[in-house]
This record gives sequence, structure tokens and C-alpha cells, in this order.
Amino acid sequence: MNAFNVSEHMQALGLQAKTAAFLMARADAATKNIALKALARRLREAGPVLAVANQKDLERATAAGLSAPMVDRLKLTPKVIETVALGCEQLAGMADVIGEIIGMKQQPSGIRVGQMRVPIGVFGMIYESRPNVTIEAASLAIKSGNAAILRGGSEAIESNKALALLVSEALAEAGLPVDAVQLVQTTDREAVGQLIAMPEFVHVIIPRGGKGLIERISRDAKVPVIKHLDGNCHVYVDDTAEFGMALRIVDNAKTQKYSPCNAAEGLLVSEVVAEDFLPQIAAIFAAKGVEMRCDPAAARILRSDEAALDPAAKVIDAVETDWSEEYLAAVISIKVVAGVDEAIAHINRYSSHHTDAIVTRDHVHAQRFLREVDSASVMVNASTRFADGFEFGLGAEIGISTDKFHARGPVGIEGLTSLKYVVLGQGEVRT
Ligand SMILES: NC(=O)C1=CN([C@@H]2O[C@H](COP(=O)(O)OP(=O)(O)OC[C@H]3O[C@@H](n4cnc5c(N)ncnc54)[C@H](OP(=O)(O)O)[C@@H]3O)[C@@H](O)[C@H]2O)C=CC1
Ligand SMILES: N[C@@H](CCC(=O)OP(=O)(O)O)C(=O)O
Repeated sequence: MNAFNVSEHMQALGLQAKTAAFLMARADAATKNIALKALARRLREAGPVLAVANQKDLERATAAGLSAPMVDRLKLTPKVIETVALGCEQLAGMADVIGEIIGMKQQPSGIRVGQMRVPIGVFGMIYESRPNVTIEAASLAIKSGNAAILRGGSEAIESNKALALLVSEALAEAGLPVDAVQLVQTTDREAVGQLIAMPEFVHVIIPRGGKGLIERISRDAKVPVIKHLDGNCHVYVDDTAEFGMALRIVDNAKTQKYSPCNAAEGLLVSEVVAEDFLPQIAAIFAAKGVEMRCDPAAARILRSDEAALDPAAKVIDAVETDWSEEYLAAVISIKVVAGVDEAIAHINRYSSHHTDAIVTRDHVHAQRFLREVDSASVMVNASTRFADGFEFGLGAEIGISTDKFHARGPVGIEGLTSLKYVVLGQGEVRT
């Protein structure tokens, strides 16, 4: 048997994607929606097959010692499958934005100038070991009329192969090119190196992952990149925060799920309310086993007799690196700040500019936070966990862009499109 040649494989995927992209760009809305509905049906029918594939991944991951939150996101449960199937149906029900023309205006010369929304072409995506992302990316590629080359996390390879087969079948059923969505068939990272350096085939790269991934992409990519990076997200509890609300939001932002990029990693509390608020949130964290990495002021409050914390509560002295850390685990950094100015300054210095929230009843503080915090999503009185394409009404998401150009925050259909100018004349010439 011939050895698997990564370079040949990637060149073949690239060429096939380029051909498919041309056909996808001219596919009509009804055909794309047939494919999406077929994919939803096939996902529901394939439950047992997907379970077998996913079990192989889970066994390998568990044997390799993957942490519990990471194993959790690898799971392709019936609920996860139903959610992505529903997502495909929701996308099918959404208006097709491809071909829409906006801003048509007549110019002094007589020509009319506007902009048409068009697919980007071929996007290459590198993402974490979360199999549902394969379907979200595939369904968004179909709806937006793009072709995609998907390189999922290595722990999810069996699940992804099974899912990619369903996508090909759904595309074929609708009469669309099966190569519109292709999965890289190897976990060899050399394939990533090839994918990001094929400008003749791939128009944009979408990396979803941590710092190691982005270092490589930034160094080696030969095509534009829309970065979907780490989330060092914060909740700031302001002087006037309503405590019940603040407790609910901070608890949810930290503990509803530990692995996502939109989970809170840092809690900032105004010194005006710190003595009262911190023991209450710390009691919740202690009950859930959340380790608290505290600055001296927070540590003093939580170690005092008045706090009356369970002796088993994990109150640790924070070090400088804690402020920049994305734990993705039952750990949170806690700092007492003088007020909204210090909170904004801290966030702008240490956050990864992903998602940050303020809990307050002060309108001026809320407005200042929204305007001055330089992050892709800024929130008032809501959990950072809402930073998600589905929750933002986009139908699905490619991920959460931490870039400032082209697309910022949760990226849906429009983030996978571009606008080109269209000019309508009646024989005008330039003088
Ligand atoms: N902003 C967003 O939308 C999202 C951001 N994230 C972020 O992702 C991170 C957690 O996910 P995690 O799986 O640990 O991320 P990783 O960065 O470790 O892995 C993500 C993907 O990148 C690949 N990869 C990583 N490093 C390299 C490299 N040097 N060369 C080639 N490929 C590489 C991985 O491949 P392999 O399988 O071979 O390791 C995997 O496919 C967190 O920082 C989280 O915040 C996660 C989801 C969404
Ligand atoms: N959109 C997602 C967040 C994406 C994300 O961070 O995924 P992961 O890092 O794989 O857990 C959500 O909140 O559901």
C-alpha cells in the first residue's frame, strides 16, 4: 500500500474545492436549502453510526488523559446531534443573502453604483476537537455559497470523518458538488502547514484555537486570516450592581461550562462592594470546587473570619501571569478594583479582547464600559457565555473572531461573504 502523501492530499483538496466553489457561488437558494434539510435528516438517521465513531474518539482521548472538560466537548451526544440538525434547518429557513444588492445610488455621470454580496470562495478552517463544529462550518459554507476545507482537532478525527460523509451525501442529494465541504483526512499537522500556504486554492484561513496555533498561522500563512482565538473574558461587578443578578451572572459565566472560549476567567469587583459581594460569590465557587486566584485585597477579604468560607475553599494568591491566563477549567482570577476606570484599564491590558461584561445599575458606567472596553463583544448585565452565533441570532457560527477586520465577534453567514461593487450604466463613458 502507498504511504499517505500529505502534500498530494492537500493539493487535491485545494483543486477540488476551487472547482466546487465556482459551482456553489451560482447555486440557487432553494438548492442550498435542500442540502441543508437533507443534512439535518441524515444527521438524525445516523445516530447509531455517529455514536460508534464518537466512542472510538472518546476512548482514545480518555486513554490519552484528556481533561474532563475537553472530553466533554468531544462528545457527540443525541442532544448535540439534534442541536446541529436544528441549526441546519434554521439556516435553511433564513433568507439567502448571496446576490443581494445594497446601496444602489445614481452618480453625477449617470452610472448607478451599488454593492453585491458574494461568497468569499474557499475557506480553510482549523478548529478544536469539537465535532459539532464540523457541521456548523459545513452548513454555513453551504448557505453562504462557499467551499470549505475543514481540519478538525485530531482527537475528533473518527467523528469528523463520519460527519463529513453525511455532508457529502447531503450535497449529492441536492445536486451540489460533493467537494464543497471536504475534511482533511489526516491528523498530521503538516496538512495545516499546506492548507495555510495554498493561495492558488484557498482565499481565507479561519483558525479556532489557542496561542500555539496562532503563532504558527501568523508565521506561515500566505492567505488572509480571520483569527478565532483564546478567550480571557471578564465580569466586572460595579459599585451599584444588584447582588442577586451579579451572583447569577458571575456564576453562569464561570461555571456553566469550563471549556468554552466565552467562559469568564477573571472577576473584577469594585472596592465599594467587595467586602459584601466576594464572600457570597466565593461560597458558590467553593461549593463547585472553583479555585480562586486572588489579589491581596480579595485574598484578605476571603480569608477573614467574616467571610466564613468553608475551610476547603481554594483561595490562592494570584501571580502576575494569572491576569492573562485562559484557564478553561474550574479556576478564576479575582481582583478588587477602585471602580469602573480601573476595571476598564485592567480589561484592556489583560483581556484577549474576546468578551467582557459589566454588572451595574449605573447608566453612565454601562455606557463607558461599552464604548471603552476594546473587545469583540461587550455586555451589560449579561453572562459572557452569550457570546455565540446561535445566541446572537446568526443561526450558527463559524466561531468568535478576535480580529478587528472583516468580521469581529460571532461570525455567521455574512462573515463568510464579501461585497463587490456593481455598476449599471446606459453607455456612459468617463470624460
Ligand atoms: N474564538 C473562538 O471562536 C474559539 C476559540 N477557542 C480557543 O481554542 C483553545 C482551546 O482549544 P484547543 O483544542 O486547546 O486549541 P488548540 O489550539 O490546541 O487546537 C485547535 C486546533 O489547532 C490545531 N493546532 C494547534 N496548534 C497547532 C500547530 N502548532 N500547528 C498546526 N495545528 C495546530 C489543533 O490540532 P491538533 O488536534 O493536532 O492539536 C486543533 O485542530 C482555547 O484557547 C479557546 O479559547 C476555541 C473555540 C472557539
Ligand atoms: N459558540 C460556543 C463557544 C465556542 C467555544 O469556545 O468552543 P470550545 O472552546 O470548543 O469549547 C458556545 O458558547 O457554545
